[in-house]
Amino acid sequence: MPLQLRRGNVKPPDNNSVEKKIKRGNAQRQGSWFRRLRGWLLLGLLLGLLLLSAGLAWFYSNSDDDITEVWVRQSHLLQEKKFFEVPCSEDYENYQRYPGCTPQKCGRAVTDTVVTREEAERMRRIAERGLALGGSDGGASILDLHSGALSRGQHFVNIYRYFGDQIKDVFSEEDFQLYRTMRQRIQEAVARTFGLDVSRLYLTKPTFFSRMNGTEAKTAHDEYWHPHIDKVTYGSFDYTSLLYLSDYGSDFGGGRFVFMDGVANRTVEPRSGRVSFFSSGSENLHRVEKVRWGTRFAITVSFTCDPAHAITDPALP
Ligand SMILES: O=C(O)CCC(=O)C(=O)O
Ligand SMILES: [Fe+2]
Repeated sequence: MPLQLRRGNVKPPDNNSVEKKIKRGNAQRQGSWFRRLRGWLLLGLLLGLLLLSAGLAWFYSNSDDDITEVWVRQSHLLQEKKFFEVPCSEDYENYQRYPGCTPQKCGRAVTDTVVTREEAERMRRIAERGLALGGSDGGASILDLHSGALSRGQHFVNIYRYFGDQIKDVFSEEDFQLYRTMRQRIQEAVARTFGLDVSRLYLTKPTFFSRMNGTEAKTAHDEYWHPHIDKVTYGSFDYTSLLYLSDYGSDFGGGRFVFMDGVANRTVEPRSGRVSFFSSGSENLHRVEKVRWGTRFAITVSFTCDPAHAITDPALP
């Protein structure tokens, strides 16, 4: 009886081998689960890395390649001056000291209460009228009401010589009066903030309107975005002030002012009527971001402690 014979040949399964089979089955199942889980994990990891690198690429392409903290936003109208003190650099030791003026307290301040938006608008119209007489072929044009220097093409002309008496059709006595009023108020704010004797602080050159846009630079004068120290660039400056005449985000994009503090940069977003001022030494290394779109207007009004570098207020010839 083959069947019986066969049956006789087959060993009845003992409990141990069943257990072993179950265990082996379980182990195989667990193994395939583990492999599948590992596959999913690897896929997730790859996707995560892909997303992370895409995010980082986006961040860096939009963040002007540095870690930047917005110190003062355009949308935030400051009710009170913001001041950030930084230790003075040694730069001032290479110059004669003028008591009551030479920086002993250094730092930067931003205020929205020294100049009104209406006054800033009037200042911008002066800049627009003057700069319409010339303008750089590249992205940065200046008009210096004191010296008369105006960007034109790839050079500068002197508006007072170039246009002679006709310049009185462009600028009025009120325009110069407004400049003087703005300069006086800013000078008082600088003196108050840094604890100076206002009469020992003098306007210095250059003092100029700037107009920046996204046009490609044609000469070195158009390259306004390089990090720099005003005391090195302009020599006579001890305190720099900037009065902004247009709004970041609505008149132009890019073009924010950046204090470069090493670990983190601190940014000022221009706002029409906003005054930013700071001691001019290397404690305030800074740069302006490239303007991406629109037009940015500002005026630089700076002060020296050295009477030999003092200039008078701009005036019609
Ligand atoms: O326009 C600005 O915000 C700053 C310009 C500047 O740094 C300069 O003219 O030295
Ligand atoms: Fe500067």
